[in-house]
Amino acid sequence: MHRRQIFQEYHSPQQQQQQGNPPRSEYQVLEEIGRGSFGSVRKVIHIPTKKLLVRKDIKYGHMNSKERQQLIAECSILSQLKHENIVEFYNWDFDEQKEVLYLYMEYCSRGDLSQMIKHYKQEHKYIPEKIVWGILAQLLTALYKCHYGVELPTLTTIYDRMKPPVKGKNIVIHRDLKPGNIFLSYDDSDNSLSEEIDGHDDANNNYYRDRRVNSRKKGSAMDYSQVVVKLGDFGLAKSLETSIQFATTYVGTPYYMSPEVLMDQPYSPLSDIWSLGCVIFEMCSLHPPFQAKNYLELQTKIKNGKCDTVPEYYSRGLNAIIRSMIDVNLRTRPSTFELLQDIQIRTARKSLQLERFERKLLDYENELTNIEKILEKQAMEYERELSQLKEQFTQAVEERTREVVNGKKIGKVPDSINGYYGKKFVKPAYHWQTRYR
Ligand SMILES: Nc1ncnc2c1ncn2[C@@H]1O[C@H](COP(=O)(O)OP(=O)(O)OP(=O)(O)O)[C@@H](O)[C@H]1O
Repeated sequence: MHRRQIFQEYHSPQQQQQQGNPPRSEYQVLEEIGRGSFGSVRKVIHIPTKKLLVRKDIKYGHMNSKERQQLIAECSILSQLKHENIVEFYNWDFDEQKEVLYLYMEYCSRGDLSQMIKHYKQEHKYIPEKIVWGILAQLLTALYKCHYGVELPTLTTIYDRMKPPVKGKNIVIHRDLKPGNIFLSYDDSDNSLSEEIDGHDDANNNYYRDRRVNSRKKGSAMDYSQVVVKLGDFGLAKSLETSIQFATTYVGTPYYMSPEVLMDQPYSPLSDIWSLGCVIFEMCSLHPPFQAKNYLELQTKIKNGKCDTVPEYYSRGLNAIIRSMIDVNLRTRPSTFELLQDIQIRTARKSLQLERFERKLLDYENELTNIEKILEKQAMEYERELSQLKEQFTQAVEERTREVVNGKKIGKVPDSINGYYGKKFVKPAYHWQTRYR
């Protein structure tokens, strides 16, 4: 098959439209925010929904048909991988002439974990342990979805017994878990930047959203205490190559690569666990667990699996869980499910659930305050109108009384009186004066 045909045959733009996929014209392209090894990343606005997204451009000109097919297969897996801790994949499209594939994804406005680590390093501070547990718990729930293809049940109490998962159909191994691929965001409401398009939308909603976001930024330029982490960059391009090629052609330093992958064994979900251990280690120590002057030295260190403990600032429990993940022995390295059994992970998950619930309550409270303001305004207008009519009525009665007293012939009933009787007064459901009775 001719190279160019691959994308066309998979989904023509017409088919995409029939399936509800919007054409490229529905996106307003904004500035470039970065460049990766396979192309650029730009901010875009999905005009109909006013959502701020990113568009990742992947040049496919050099790929053979097998690689292109794999890329498409990967896109379709990612489009089904919906989870609050996974960067959402919205759509894909391609430009046949430029031979570029466009991937539309959720925009994560707060940078990535590597920037967060850098921030703490510059400030000469450790990342608070609660934040580390929170991020570990979020990443494990994301990996659970990837490794088992099913959603992790929410916890009722921290003592809930978890049933071993029945593996679903679409099992995904990340293969390139590193701080730069773990994005930070607050929550979905961050990305509905309607004001970027038309300057103003719903002033009240924006006001409350900003108030909530600002309340999280209180005290410092960047408050990481309530960030939501999103696993991104699912080795899209890496799936195009075999693990052997990957090991030799890997562009960055493979600080987070597991020993088995370095020894050309296939990737497994446990390879992601090794990398996760390295990432969490780096969050605590502010440097990766294995460092070396050259690739060979690094390879030897990783294969031996010997690294320092994390600073004493952190609890033994955290150190132990990190060490359990950085285990050369695949038989003793814990799975995502096993890690999620840990009581501290359960506590962190429960605490995240409660924080999310609190955020929702705050949203609800804001919404109610908004409604209350509207009703108060309505009630005041009603009061004003009523008192105007009463005044007109009193004046008319007084006028008529004077006319009768003066022996004048009574004329027509003034319009204001008809208006008063004819008007239907619908009392508002809510009245500010009666609220505190
Ligand atoms: N969903 C996203 N939201 C916000 N920024 C993003 C998003 N995806 C990528 N970026 C940013 O775009 C830049 C390029 O990202 P990209 O993933 O293409 O390359 P990379 O991870 O830097 O390198 P590589 O291609 O080797 O993985 C990075 O600075 C990254 O932080």
